[in-house]
Amino acid sequence: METSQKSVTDIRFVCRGTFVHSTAEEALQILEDALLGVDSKGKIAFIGEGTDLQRLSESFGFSSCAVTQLGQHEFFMPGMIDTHIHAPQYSYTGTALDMPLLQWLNTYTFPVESRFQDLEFAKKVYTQVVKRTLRNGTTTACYFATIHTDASLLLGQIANDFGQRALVGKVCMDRNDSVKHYKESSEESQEETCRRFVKELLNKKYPLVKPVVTPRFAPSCTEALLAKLGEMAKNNKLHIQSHISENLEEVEWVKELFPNSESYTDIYHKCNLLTDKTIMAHGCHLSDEELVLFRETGAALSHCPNSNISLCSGVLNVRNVLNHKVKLGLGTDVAGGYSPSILDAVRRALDSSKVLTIQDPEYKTLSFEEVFRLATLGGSQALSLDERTGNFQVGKDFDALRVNVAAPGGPIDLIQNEKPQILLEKFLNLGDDRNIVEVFVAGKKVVPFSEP
Ligand SMILES: Nc1nc2[nH]cnc2c(=O)[nH]1
Ligand SMILES: [Zn+2]
Repeated sequence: METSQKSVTDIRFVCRGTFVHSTAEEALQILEDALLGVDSKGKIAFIGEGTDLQRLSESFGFSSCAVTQLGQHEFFMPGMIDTHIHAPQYSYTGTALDMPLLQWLNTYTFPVESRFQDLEFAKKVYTQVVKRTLRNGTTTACYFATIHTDASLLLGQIANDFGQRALVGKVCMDRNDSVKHYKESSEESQEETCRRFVKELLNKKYPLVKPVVTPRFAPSCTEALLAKLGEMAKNNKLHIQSHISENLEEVEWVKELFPNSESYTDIYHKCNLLTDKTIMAHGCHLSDEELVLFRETGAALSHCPNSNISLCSGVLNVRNVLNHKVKLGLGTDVAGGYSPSILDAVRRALDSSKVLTIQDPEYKTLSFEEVFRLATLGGSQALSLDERTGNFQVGKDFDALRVNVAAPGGPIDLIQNEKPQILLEKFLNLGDDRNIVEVFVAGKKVVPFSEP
């Protein structure tokens, strides 16, 4: 049993039943008839065996009648982590998937993002995306907003109001934007607006929302802007996010735009943008040397398989990334990826891995347990938030989903007395938000939504 030293009056609630999570050693650890206590700060105070109820209730000072007992087909799993999602693009998710990346950006993305100067429109879309992702079990989201500072701050406020853990980035870009009006109205430079965004968001002191320095990707930024953003992130120990090596046309373009750099990764590295708080989306076409640079700097990748397939960008060799010991999480990449659910990302990651096995039978297909780890603990490591979230280790925040695999009216039929491992596998492959009956972030129930 694991406990932390807590005073006897500190327990907010206790649950008993099956808990499934990942650790560094085990992609899937199943704790049957376990007892987990959450303290008044929303942290996991203890996790032990159900049969230890008497002793635990005495040492932690809670009443054994106040324990919530999970049903036979229920389990708790860690909240899922979306390491890469574009909040404004939620407005057209599920459409516009008929072009490759660079044409897609110019035709659909930039015109839509330019509308986020309008705060009413931003409020509507950002409320929808936060609610939709929370309902789908995303307890932590790493968001791109748009270049608009006020609307990006609004996204931070909405995530805070609904209780979602979030990294929020005001997008920075100072060249190659095809839509001329996709610019902020003020005279401030992109570096200045980023600095103001970071300062104002930090001033709000939201407990679960942090800013992330967000150069869109190398083709949208001059080297001078990349260098200034890298310096700002370094001086203030900020998170960084961007895109890298998503499609081959983009990689070729980057070579033309940065003729003096050894590789795409080298550009970011030279500008101090590869740190242990960096997450780069995609990386489908990175070389082994570039993966080594990721490993050495502690930078992470976000695997966005729905987007990679939908925009015909490429197939990430996840096994190779893991063999290089590069931190890796899953991302939806809405709206390049059409689904806002990390459950979908789990399925597409498994499918993509099987496609690689079809092409090369020697390729070791990912197991559902490994992908479960990517969706939870892997994501927290990729975002450098693993001291706070990602699994049920004592001392971490209780970010969790209460899953009922047999939820009435839900998509899953159970035939016999399925064991927890099978229940999890069925949920990952067949489940949806109807099975996610409660969502907790930092010990607070955030789904079902409380009435305003
Ligand atoms: N998928 C995706 N790739 C990008 N690269 C630069 N911007 C974007 C974006 O919005 N979506
Ligand atoms: Zn993206």
